Amino acid sequence: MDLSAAGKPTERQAHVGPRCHFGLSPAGQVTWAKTRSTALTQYLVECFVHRRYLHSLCQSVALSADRLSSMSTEVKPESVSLCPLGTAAAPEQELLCIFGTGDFGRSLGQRLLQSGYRLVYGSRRPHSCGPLPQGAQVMSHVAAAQSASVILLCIHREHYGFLDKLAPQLEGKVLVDVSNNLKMNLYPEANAEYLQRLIPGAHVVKAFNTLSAWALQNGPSDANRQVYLCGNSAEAKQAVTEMATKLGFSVLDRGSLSAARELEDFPLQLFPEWRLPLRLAVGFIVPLYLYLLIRDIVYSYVNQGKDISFRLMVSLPNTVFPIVSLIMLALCYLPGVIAAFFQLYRGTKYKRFPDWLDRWMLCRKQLGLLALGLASLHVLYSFIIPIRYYVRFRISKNTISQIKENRTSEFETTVAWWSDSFYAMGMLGYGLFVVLGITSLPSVSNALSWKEFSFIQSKLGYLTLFFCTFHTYLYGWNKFLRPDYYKWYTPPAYMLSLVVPSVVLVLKLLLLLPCVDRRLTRIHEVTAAAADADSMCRKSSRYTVDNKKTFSSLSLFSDLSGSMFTFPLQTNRAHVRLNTSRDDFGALTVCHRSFTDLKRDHILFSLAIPSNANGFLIFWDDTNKEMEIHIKEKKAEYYGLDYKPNMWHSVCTTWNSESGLVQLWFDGKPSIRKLVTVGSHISGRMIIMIGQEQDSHGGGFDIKQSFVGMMSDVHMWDYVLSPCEIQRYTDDINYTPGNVLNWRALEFQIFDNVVIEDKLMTCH
Ligand SMILES: NC(=O)C1=CN([C@@H]2O[C@H](COP(=O)(O)OP(=O)(O)OC[C@H]3O[C@@H](n4cnc5c(N)ncnc54)[C@H](OP(=O)(O)O)[C@@H]3O)[C@@H](O)[C@H]2O)C=CC1
Ligand SMILES: [Cu+2]
Repeated sequence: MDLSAAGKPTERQAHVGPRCHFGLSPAGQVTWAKTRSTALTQYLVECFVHRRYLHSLCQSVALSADRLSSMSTEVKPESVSLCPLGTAAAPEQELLCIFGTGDFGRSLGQRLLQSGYRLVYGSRRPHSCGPLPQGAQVMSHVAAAQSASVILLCIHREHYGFLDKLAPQLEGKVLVDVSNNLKMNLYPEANAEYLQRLIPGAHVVKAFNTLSAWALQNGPSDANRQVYLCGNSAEAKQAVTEMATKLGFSVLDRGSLSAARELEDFPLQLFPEWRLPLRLAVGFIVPLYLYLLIRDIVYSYVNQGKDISFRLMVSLPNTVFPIVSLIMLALCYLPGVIAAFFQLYRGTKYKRFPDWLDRWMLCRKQLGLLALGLASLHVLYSFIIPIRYYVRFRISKNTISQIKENRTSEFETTVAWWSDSFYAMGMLGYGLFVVLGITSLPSVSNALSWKEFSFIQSKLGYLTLFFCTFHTYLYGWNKFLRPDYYKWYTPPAYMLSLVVPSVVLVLKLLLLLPCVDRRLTRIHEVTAAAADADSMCRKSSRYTVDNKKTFSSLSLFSDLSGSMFTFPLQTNRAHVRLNTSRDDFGALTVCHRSFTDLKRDHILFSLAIPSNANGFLIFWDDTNKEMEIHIKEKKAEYYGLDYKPNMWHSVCTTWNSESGLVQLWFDGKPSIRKLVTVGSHISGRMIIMIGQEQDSHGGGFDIKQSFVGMMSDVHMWDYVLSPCEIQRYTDDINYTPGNVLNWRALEFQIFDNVVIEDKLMTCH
């Protein structure tokens, strides 16, 4: 890929090939540099010593390829402008181009200038466009496109049409698409994909669209600091990542351009996870309020002729809020209990729950936080009770009448007990509720181990529910059986609120019965689960469990950096399922590291689709000493690999349906490219696993093809990784993690005897 400035295509092209070679075998380059610049030499030597700089070197060379090309003839200290060492000469600012001088273009331009970039605008009216940030130049689109290698398109998608005329100038450039639409699904394809189709020769990156012009103007401290990006070219994404980082944003790579639609939908969504809980809250509050209105206010008016409508303001809300809060808190725990009964009934934890239960589980956090909000309102409303006019009036009236009638009332210990217990339960319940709310915030929950998190959310959660329910029972303690409380034969509202929490608590008690609990524990304890939970908890700082997913499909979601799966036994059961929601691939790269001493055929990676068990397979054929890559019906065989036992091997396999070519990178060394399946995608529901080879979709295991040994760093991308990226993966230095399977955020299920362990096997 060529990221250099336009104008010298042939010279630039000459640098495309050696660019990475330049980074990865620095010795020769050091001599080259010595003759030219001491600063550069020092940089290269440093880079060689600290191999982690190789990546940045690669990038800096990529970005200043144009400048480097001229360096081969003369010394230009500024060509090391991106060098991380302070010893380099004053950096030359990089030139960027923005198309469109509208709101977003101007705001983004301002930030880029503030961050030290040089800027040129491309406009339809270069001489008459509005005020632009100071220091920026403005030119015609053609001239501006020629001057920079990264072009940010700050124009609406509807106007992209004119770009096809600029195709020659945009060839090989990075085009950053920032556009959003007014509505979801307005166009059949995402804006960024449309742009890529218009200019196939450019490298389109979708980025910045989730920021607003306003946020950009207000600086990073006020802005939403996250920039999401996606694109098909790793180098182009790297260039945009560096730019966004320089602007003060943190960057999240969402994968290939096919994720653009998702990014474009982001700004159009209004609190998607909150929708159901909010609807529920409103759905409870409104009818309950009406119910109370009729039972209290209308009833008094009709039966006793009293106007107590003032109660609409404080008394009624202060009854509705705690009731709805308690019901919603109980609804957070009900799905967990239902799920446990499902598992008891089915006798396994590996079957999926019905969709409605999954959806319900996924919004528990929002349900809980809304319930906490309503409980907090109840606390606030209760604080003002003593200062209410109505209450003060009642107290003084009572006192005066006692004086007048010369009456005294006796102190009743039972009433004192009741009232203190009632308040104590309420306060304890609320206190724990706040703890639950705080620990559900990502920043807090990330700092907790899985055990701590589940202790708080489960054990303390049930305790909270118990306190709050008991608080409500105490509220009604002597009113349950008094007929005058059943106005118009309707039960008081607080009684309605007790139904769901009581059911949840009773069901939970049933689950705690020793015989039921034992059975449930057995279901949960399927072999390795205990071992892996334990080993992962020891690395608690890194181990986070997405509790939604764990509780629903009971798959784990974890950062496995520094860990490996150990397959300790030869069986036809042990395997790890790697989950992805993707169901269509036109290209892919799979990288993994394995360690084994098997002297027979064995599987390394198995992806099956319903129509083909060998959808994508990496298999060692020991008889012929060859690595086989199967893609649907076809296979490619690779001979002459140095596949030694008892050592780690890094294997990357790339395939692209357009060319149909497959390539194997064994320990960083490329194979020849071989033709397999052309034109047809791998599509359908994917079942991906390591440890066993699938002869049918999700099954058909053969013990003689199973894997015994260790497996680590499994990543999968939906595009062909560049040689540079593969080299970085092999060296384990700063590579882009997989966007389909990511070892650092892997969703997986362990079956049978597989253990998660620390990868470190030698002592340093
Ligand atoms: N505003 C915001 O907060 C955000 C905007 N975006 C995206 O940024 C892009 C720009 O938005 P914004 O700046 O608000 O829009 P504006 O309408 O303010 O500006 C759009 C610019 O596009 C250029 N333009 C207009 N018509 C044409 C045409 N027919 N052919 C070529 N160029 C044209 C014009 O620049 P000139 O006259 O110089 O040619 C114009 O200033 C949009 O895609 C939007 O979705 C994304 C996130 C937030
Ligand atoms: Cu209360």
